[in-house]
Amino acid sequence: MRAIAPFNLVPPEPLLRAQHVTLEYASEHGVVRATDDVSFDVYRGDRFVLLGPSGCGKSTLLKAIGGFIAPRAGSLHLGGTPVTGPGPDRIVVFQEFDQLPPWKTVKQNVLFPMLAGGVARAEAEVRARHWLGKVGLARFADAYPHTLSGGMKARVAIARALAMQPAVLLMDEPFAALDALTRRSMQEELQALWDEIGFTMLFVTHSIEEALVVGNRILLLSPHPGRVRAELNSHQFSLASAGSHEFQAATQRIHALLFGADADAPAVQPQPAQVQP
Ligand SMILES: Nc1ncnc2c1ncn2[C@@H]1O[C@H](COP(=O)(O)OP(=O)(O)OP(=O)(O)O)[C@@H](O)[C@H]1O
Repeated sequence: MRAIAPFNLVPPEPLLRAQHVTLEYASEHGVVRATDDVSFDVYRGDRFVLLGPSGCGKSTLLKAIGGFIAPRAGSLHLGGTPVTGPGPDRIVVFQEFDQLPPWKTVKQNVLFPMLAGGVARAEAEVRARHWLGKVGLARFADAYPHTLSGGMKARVAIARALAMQPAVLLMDEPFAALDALTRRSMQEELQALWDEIGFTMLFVTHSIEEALVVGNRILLLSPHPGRVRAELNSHQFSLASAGSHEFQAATQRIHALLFGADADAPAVQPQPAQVQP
């Protein structure tokens, strides 16, 4: 009789794998290196945050994962397949909510990428209704974007992205242009959606607090060009814990890793963001 192992000790395969990714732009002043030798793994259901100061290459990494630019060196794989161009398995939500064409209603905005991607109209209509309901905009299906608040436009962009059923949702500072209260409620709504659906998300921000609230894992990138500074677990934090001692301590620790005397030390391996009192 064959012996049966009591536990499955095989680690899960990452959904998204970045290996030694160096990204560059050719500009009139020469080559600009945006990221240097960046590696990380994102697992199914992760809320993975890229956190770093302005110009460290976060958006460029997202563009490369989106398939819009190719790495100068290194590789990106999604589900074991090399990323070679854009695809419906990776949808980006930007902070510019003017990404919603103003001549289309809310529902038409959600329908458009599905129809363009070959989803049958009946199926697209069902999905649009479903996701507009999920983000609380069922009543605004026939409204035009200019009649919506910033938060509502953000919710349309999220509904539109999730209706595409991407393998990974790429979010590039989606709430950065919102006022503080709306930003907070959007973080809450995103968390509630994730609790319910458990989608995989890659979220870019330069706000330490937002990273701790939104993410379960955080990759810290050094200033330009972005290199991996540290990887932290942050699943224990939420908006509810934002005022706590642990949250403040984690914020300070991350700040020190990004900007303090430690910032030039070798990269730090994954560990909890929580700091022992
Ligand atoms: N199209 C481009 N051509 C040349 N250089 C670029 C281009 N886009 C970005 N860069 C440069 O690449 C580097 C990384 O830019 P990127 O926008 O990815 O940073 P970021 O971390 O997302 O910054 P922010 O938080 O301000 O959005 C910066 O030095 C930037 O000036």
